[in-house]
Order: sequence, then structure tokens, then C-alpha cells
Amino acid sequence: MSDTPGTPRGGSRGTSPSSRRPRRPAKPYRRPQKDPVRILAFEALRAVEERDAYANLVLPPLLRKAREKEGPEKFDGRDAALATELVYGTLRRQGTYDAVLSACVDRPLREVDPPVLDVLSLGAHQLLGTRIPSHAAVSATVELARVVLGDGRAKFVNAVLRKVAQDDLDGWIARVAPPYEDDPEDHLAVVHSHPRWVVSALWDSLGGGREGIERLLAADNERPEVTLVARPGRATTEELLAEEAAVAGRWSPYAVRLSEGGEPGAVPAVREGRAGVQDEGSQLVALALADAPLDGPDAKWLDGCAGPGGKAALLGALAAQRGAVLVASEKQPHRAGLVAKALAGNPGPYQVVAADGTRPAWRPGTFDRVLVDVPCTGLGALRRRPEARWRRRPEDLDGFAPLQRGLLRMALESVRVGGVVGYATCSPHLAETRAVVADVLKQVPDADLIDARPLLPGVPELGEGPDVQLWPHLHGTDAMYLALIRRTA
Ligand SMILES: C[S@@+](CC[C@H](N)C(=O)[O-])C[C@H]1O[C@@H](n2cnc3c(N)ncnc32)[C@H](O)[C@@H]1O
Repeated sequence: MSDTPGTPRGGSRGTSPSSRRPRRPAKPYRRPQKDPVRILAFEALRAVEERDAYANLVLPPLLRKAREKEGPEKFDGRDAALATELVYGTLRRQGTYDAVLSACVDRPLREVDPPVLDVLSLGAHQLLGTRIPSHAAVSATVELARVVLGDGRAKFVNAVLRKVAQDDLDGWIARVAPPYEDDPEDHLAVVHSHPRWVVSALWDSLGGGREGIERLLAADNERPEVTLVARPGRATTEELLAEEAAVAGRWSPYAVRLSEGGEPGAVPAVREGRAGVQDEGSQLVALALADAPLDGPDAKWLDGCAGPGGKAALLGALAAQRGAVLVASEKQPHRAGLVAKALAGNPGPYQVVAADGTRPAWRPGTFDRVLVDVPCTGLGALRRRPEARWRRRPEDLDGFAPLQRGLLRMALESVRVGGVVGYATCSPHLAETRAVVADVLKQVPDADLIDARPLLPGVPELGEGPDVQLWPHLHGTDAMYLALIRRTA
């Protein structure tokens, strides 16, 4: 990486040696103004870039510390909201902003120092993605650059951002995105800030024309609502609906949504573990498996990939109401610890085990219902993890493929004849959904897909079945996938 920033495109590098000009009197030095909100946003972006940190894990402790400070650096709610918007918005829109910045800098962006690029992206987001007036966005970002990069680089930032400020987002997109007619996927990748291969994979899975994929990509750039689950027998939706800013869920009878500003940590039932934070798509997967029709006993349930325990806690509460026991198994011991925490206080019997689901510690045919919510690329949860789309690579699919197949094979071996397996992913990528199910069913002939759609009552636009794919733009959920499979012999 270069140690010096690039020169703004059209800049004056090498054209006007200052020695030939009369010297201007030097401006008196002015200390840079420290803006704690933008400094914190910059620190969070650096952690994401440098340490491969997750924004949703890095930001909360930084905000907590800023709220605990005394004096002018102490954050109030509006400061925290602005810092969050700056970090999430900058990361989500990075693809679009990179295309714009590339047009304003005279060298490839990869040759611009990463901290300088982070400041430029923060500035581009304020200029093109927020209502902050242009002059304020430029001057605040240049002051930030003076504090975190030094005066020399701040001049570069100033010059680049002045170019960015010459147009609005639509104007820039018209200039930098290839026309849809020439290259639909590249066009959508720039307009909606997704890597091209992700646009392509989402479109393959969604099908249809331009409108649907555009709505999906736009939904990925929206901040998702916080959804709570009232764990049955432990909390009620009425109790959660009494909270300020709470509205009923769309599909799950146990879901309550918190609108902007709702703090799950402030809800007593959440603090006591009787309710939890859980996307409605994740709730629907657990409910569909629990409601799948079954002949014979219904006493032993397995969650074979349970960490950190969202679905296990809902399954555990439902199992308790039916007199069934839940075994929640998770390979990584520390995540098994999280499952134990999520299940603590469950009203019925349960067991948490740290075990490899591809080499089960139980006998074949032990369970009546089995869920395997397998590790995956997470391309269905891009709303929540703003940096994830830039980290994932197509090669990651090959890494997950054998594990996904191994876990489904073992799930089918663990369920009794007549029992039901739910195969779930929080990715809609066909290589992680239908391809896995089809491959495994070729090897395990005594198993049939069953229609999952009637088990999500009231949920529209579930496709042709028998499996189910949820979508952020159609259902307001993460893009969860579920196939239900019955062992027949
Ligand atoms: C998508 S997450 C499951 C999310 C969980 N069902 C929930 O709702 O909270 C997949 C989990 O599978 C675990 N895992 C990975 N390999 C495994 C294996 N061989 N056996 C069991 N669990 C495994 C991962 O550690 C991860 O916690």
C-alpha cells in the first residue's frame, strides 16, 4: 500500500511548481476541531478494516464508553444514532462510494492508504447518503482528517470531497454505473452496493425480472427492525406489546417488533431470558419444524447446530409445552455455552451438548424432530452485517459445501422413521439450499421432501414449494431457507 494519498483526479500534480510563485503569507495555525461522533465512527471503520472485526460487535462497546464519558465528549442518544448511521451506512454503501471515489482520485483506490479511504468513504456517505448539508459534510470530514490523518492528508481529503460534492447520488450513479442494458448485474452492483457475484447469486435464487431483484437489493441496504420473540410459556406478546415503540410481528404469533430507537436490553422479559431478540424468519423456521405433522411419538427433539441458541430457545419452550425433551448440540464449546445461557430457565427438560453434528454422540433414529441450521455464507442476513458482503468470496461456498451435506446426512440418520428433519440456512444461495438437499436426497433414498408452505400459515409469496425461501423485501425477514424432509424407511 502506498504511504501517500492519491492526487484528486484533475488535480495540479507536477504542473505548477510553487517556487515560481510569490509566496502567500502563511495562514495562522488553527487547531483541528475534535468531533467525537466522527472520530468514533472512524475508529469503528478502522477496526472493521484492520482487524476484520464485525461492526455490530465493535460499535456497542465504543458507544457505551462514549455514553459513560463526562464533559463535551459524552454521547447523548442523537450522537449514538448518528455514529451508528455513519458506520453502518458507510459500510453498506461502500460499493457505490468506491465507484464514485474512483472517479475522483487519479489512482486505483487500492493504492490509497486504508485510513485515508475510510475518511473519504465517511465523507462520501455524509454527502451522498445523508441529509447533512454539503458544506457541513465536507468541513466536518476535513476536520476529522486533520485529527486522525494530519494536515497534509486533510488537504487531499478536502480536494476529493469537493469533487464528490459536485453531484448528488443519482447524478453520480448515472455517471459511474454501467447502463443496465449493457450489463444488468454490474449496473445493479454499483447502484445497490453489492458485489457482482452476490447480485448474480441472489438473482438466480429469486428468479424473475429487474423489479424483484432491485427491491431485494434495496431491502438489504435498509436497517432491519429489532424483532423480539416471546418464548411460549415464559412470556406473552401482550407483555412485550406494552413496551413503548412495540408493534405485533407480521407472521409469527410470538413476534413483536420494536420500531426505531427500541432498546431490547431495556425490556425486562428480554433481560430475564423469557423473551429474546430473534428475526421473524428464524422464528418461522423453528415453528414450521415444530408443527410438521408426525405419526407416533413426539418426545425427543434435536437442534444439531444450536449456537448461539435463538432457535433452540424457541424450540425448547415449544417442546416443554408438548412434554418433549430438547437436545441442543453445538460443536464449538463457547457457543454451546451461549446455548446453555439461551435455554436457562426453559420450563421443560433439555440438554446442551458440545458435539460434532457430523459424528453424533447418539444412536441412529433417536429423535422425532431434528433441526440442522447449518453454517453458511450468511448472504440472507446482509441487512444485519453491513461488512459481510465485502468479506465473503465465492470460494467460501466450497468450504461450507461438505459440512452442509455432512450435517444433513447425519440429521437424516438421527431421526426415526416417520420423523422430520428441518434443513435451514440463513443464505438463499442455491448452492447452499436446494443443491445440498438434492445431493443428499440422492444418497439417502428413504426420505421425502414435505411441503413446508402450509406450516407457515398466512405467509404469502412462498413460491412453488415444497421448500420455502423467505426474503427481506417480501416478508421483512432475513432470507432464511427451510426444507422439511421425512424419513420414510
Ligand atoms: C447458523 S449457526 C446456527 C444458529 C442457531 N440455530 C440459532 O438460531 O441461534 C450454525 C452453528 O453450527 C455450528 N457448527 C459448525 N460446525 C458444526 C458441526 N460439525 N456440528 C455441530 N455444529 C456445528 C457453528 O458453530 C454455529 O454455531
